[in-house]
Amino acid sequence: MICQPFPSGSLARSQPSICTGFLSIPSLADERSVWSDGLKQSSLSASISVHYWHSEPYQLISVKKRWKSLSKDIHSSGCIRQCGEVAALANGRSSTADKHKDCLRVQEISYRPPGTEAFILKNVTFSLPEKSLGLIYGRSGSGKTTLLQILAGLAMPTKGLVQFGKKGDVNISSQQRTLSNKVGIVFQFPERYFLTDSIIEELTFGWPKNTNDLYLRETLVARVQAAISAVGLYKVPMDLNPRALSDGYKRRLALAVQLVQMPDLLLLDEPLAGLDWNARADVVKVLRRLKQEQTLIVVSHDLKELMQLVDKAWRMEMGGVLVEQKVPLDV
Ligand SMILES: Nc1ncnc2c1ncn2[C@@H]1O[C@H](COP(=O)(O)OP(=O)(O)OP(=O)(O)O)[C@@H](O)[C@H]1O
Repeated sequence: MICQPFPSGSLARSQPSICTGFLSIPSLADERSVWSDGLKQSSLSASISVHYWHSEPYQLISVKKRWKSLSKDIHSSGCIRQCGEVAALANGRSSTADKHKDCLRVQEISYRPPGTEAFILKNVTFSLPEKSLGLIYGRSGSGKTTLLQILAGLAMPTKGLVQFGKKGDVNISSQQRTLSNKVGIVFQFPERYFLTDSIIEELTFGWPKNTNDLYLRETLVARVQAAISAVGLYKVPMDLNPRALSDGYKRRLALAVQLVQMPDLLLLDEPLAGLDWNARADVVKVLRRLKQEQTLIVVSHDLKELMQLVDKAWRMEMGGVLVEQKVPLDV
């Protein structure tokens, strides 16, 4: 996990319209009439009243990414467009196209950090179908995390393309913007970067506090509900401090924090690291369920535990060369 300071003038301070005021999201019991069909049928009983957190100069790159993509999303029609999809997710129905269509195509990505001579990644090429799980493994220092950062739009490849959905020309700068909107990333030990004192604040970090737009409110609540439902957090009180959760549930919450942004692709860096056997089994169970609705790329050394979920696998050789492996792996 890389920590970086915000550029001068934090995002929080530069967007006062987003971080002032209070957005009251209706509870299921109180305002059923405003809910879409999908939401009415949701089994979630959580009453969601969202308090927003006042901004400090945050220092984590993941925070910056969350803030950026949420605020952009909220101000764009994309948020509204996705409402039906979210409601479908909340209902447990499939919302996107069939499995087996490529979600992601990576073409000849090479990466040399600015100001250095050596390439960390060399001509990395692969694709991954929708709603499948791709596993990347390899020795420490081979370049796995660097590849995840490029896929998440956190670093710009020196050359090559990353594409979602249908084929088309994408230039590198628009590519980075697209990636940070479409991809969620759960870093190693994500619970270390929880920022707030309640689960609901963690999930709604950066959302507007004040809006009369009912449709937007519905959309945001639907997002929270779909994410909570997807990771099985619905029995946990939303005002609980995230740090009071068990280790396995902390990872669930970290997944939900990303799912709330409706990513097309979710990246996980060592999702089982540092967990006891019980929590590891718990996270594997959640990943199995998530895979039914979500495209996942997992970087992990825990091949045995994850193998039953893996659709495609690649080994990252030292020097940043990615080699596809036959699945199931011989572990
Ligand atoms: N900004 C950078 N400048 C120079 N070298 C870098 C930079 N970022 C990463 N590296 C180097 O690139 C190599 C790959 O790093 P990376 O973290 O991607 O490996 P990894 O396979 O994820 O390792 P691990 O499993 O230990 O996390 C390492 O040798 C690392 O020191």
